[in-house]
Amino acid sequence: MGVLVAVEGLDGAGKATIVAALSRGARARGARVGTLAFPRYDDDVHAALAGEALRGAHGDTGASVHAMALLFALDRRAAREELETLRRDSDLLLVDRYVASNAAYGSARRHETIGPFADWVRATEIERFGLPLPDAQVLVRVPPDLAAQRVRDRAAQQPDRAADGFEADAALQGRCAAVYDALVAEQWLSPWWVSDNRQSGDDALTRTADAILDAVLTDAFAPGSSVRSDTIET
Ligand SMILES: Nc1ncnc2c1ncn2[C@@H]1O[C@H](COP(=O)(O)OP(=O)(O)O)[C@@H](O)[C@H]1O
Ligand SMILES: Cc1cn([C@H]2C[C@H](O)[C@@H](COP(=O)(O)OP(=O)(O)O)O2)c(=O)[nH]c1=O
Repeated sequence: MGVLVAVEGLDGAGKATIVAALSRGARARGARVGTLAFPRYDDDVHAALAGEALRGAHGDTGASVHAMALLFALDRRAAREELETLRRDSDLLLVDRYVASNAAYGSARRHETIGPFADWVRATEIERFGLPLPDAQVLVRVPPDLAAQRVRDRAAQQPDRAADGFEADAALQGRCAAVYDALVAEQWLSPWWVSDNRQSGDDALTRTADAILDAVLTDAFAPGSSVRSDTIET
């Protein structure tokens, strides 16, 4: 049964980039690696609807914090079997965005830190939908203005990645960064590690991935070892 590690952070923080580096690094260490990314826009109707709502479709769906969060949550609910299969067939299952994304973005939209909305996400997704708790969560942390710059650069290179409603909202991204820090401080759902992804370049990326793998695999693979949370120095 593989270790389930969720990778979290702002839009443009570098989650997909770090998941790819983690996957390469873990395979180089001999681990079987599975990956999954939410929202599954191409594979699930709830995710597709959420993506369209982020770009203004479906009336006032996008304006409703709970409606958007339910669509993202139903996408994950529909992926339970896939999550189980991937986990069974791997040593490490990396998930790009998971339940904490709903807690972070929804709370930020409602101008809360950790409070009633995060509790509702936990009650809905973990307790009611039966989604597995992550073994560890990694916050890919960069200042919101750097994440926004990366979103703009990415959109310039890939026209199909033009900023959506959440990405274009700088104030929301700033509040979301604060909620992520609060989720880490509270160790919400599981142990968290924080990974600084301000530096650019392949060497920095490899060091970051190695530091995360050392932290996550060492603790997770050693039964009975004490689980700790740290800021990873890279
Ligand atoms: N450490 C880094 N230095 C420079 N650019 C980066 C770094 N990490 C990611 N990027 C670039 O920033 C953009 C956003 O990264 P991505 O991994 O797609 O973010 P996310 O999945 O968090 O939205 C991409 O164009 C990626 O190549
Ligand atoms: C998965 C997920 C995403 N989101 C938000 C974060 C992003 O701003 C937005 C879209 O997800 P994102 O991962 O950015 O998709 P893409 O980069 O392919 O457009 O949805 C939630 O609010 N809750 C969730 O559960």
